[in-house]
Amino acid sequence: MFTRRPSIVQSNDEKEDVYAPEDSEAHLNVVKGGNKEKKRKRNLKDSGEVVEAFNVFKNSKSLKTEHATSSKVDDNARQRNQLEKLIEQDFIFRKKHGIHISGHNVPSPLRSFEELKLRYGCKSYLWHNLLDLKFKNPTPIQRQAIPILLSGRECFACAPTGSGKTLAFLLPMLMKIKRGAKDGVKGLILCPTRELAAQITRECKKLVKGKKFYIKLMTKELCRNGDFETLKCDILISTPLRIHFAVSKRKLDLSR
Ligand SMILES: Nc1ncnc2c1ncn2[C@@H]1O[C@H](COP(=O)(O)OP(=O)(O)OP(=O)(O)O)[C@@H](O)[C@H]1O
Repeated sequence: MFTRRPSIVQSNDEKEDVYAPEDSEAHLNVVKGGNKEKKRKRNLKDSGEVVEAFNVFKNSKSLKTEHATSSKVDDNARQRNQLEKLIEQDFIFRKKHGIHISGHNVPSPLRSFEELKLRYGCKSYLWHNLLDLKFKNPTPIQRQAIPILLSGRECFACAPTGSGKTLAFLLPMLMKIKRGAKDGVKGLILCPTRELAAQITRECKKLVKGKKFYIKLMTKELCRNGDFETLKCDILISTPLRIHFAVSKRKLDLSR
């Protein structure tokens, strides 16, 4: 009986001749030819060359690589789709809240204060203080400025009076600063007027209620006689001239 030679796997009409009857001349030729062919392949194998007939088989390794490549391509396409969807949603959301932005890859605006916890791991005391202040939703300036500042980027923001700008920069500052560490002033807020400095100090103290966060307003007294070496101060709020005075008199070191 004849068995199929490996080369028959190829869809080649010529190879079907192998099924000739056993007693025919053709059969003998085929047998002879088959032996020669076998010998040729053995020689090829010995010489290290690849036997042509076996190239049609795919080994499991190449199949795996192919599968991995195609799934990677799928993943990339899915990620690109998701990103495009997110960019579109952010665009619609900003338009709804009258937020105008410029710059590359601006982080998504906050949909709610809950996102502070979910996206940025906001500390629970800050979260509870926000709830105590009865702030239900972020204002437009807060929605966009907070994620930008939390992502470590610089932000130049502009919004009308009373729109919540103070919280927009205080919250990221409080979330990032490690309170209580004894290495000098960690946050500095410069205000154009003393009244504004006092107002920001009040807002800041409301937010850190119940925590040992040292918030200091640079008063005339503190500026002239304060000993900043021993003073516990996490965030210092001041007008530019008072800061300049304290630094020039070497009372305050802002180099750390
Ligand atoms: N998300 C919020 N929801 C409700 N009230 C808020 C919110 N954020 C801030 N406020 C309150 O709105 C008031 C005005 O906020 P804020 O003083 O921060 O505004 P501002 O834009 O800094 O104003 P100004 O330009 O006068 O400095 C404050 O009493 C503040 O507590």
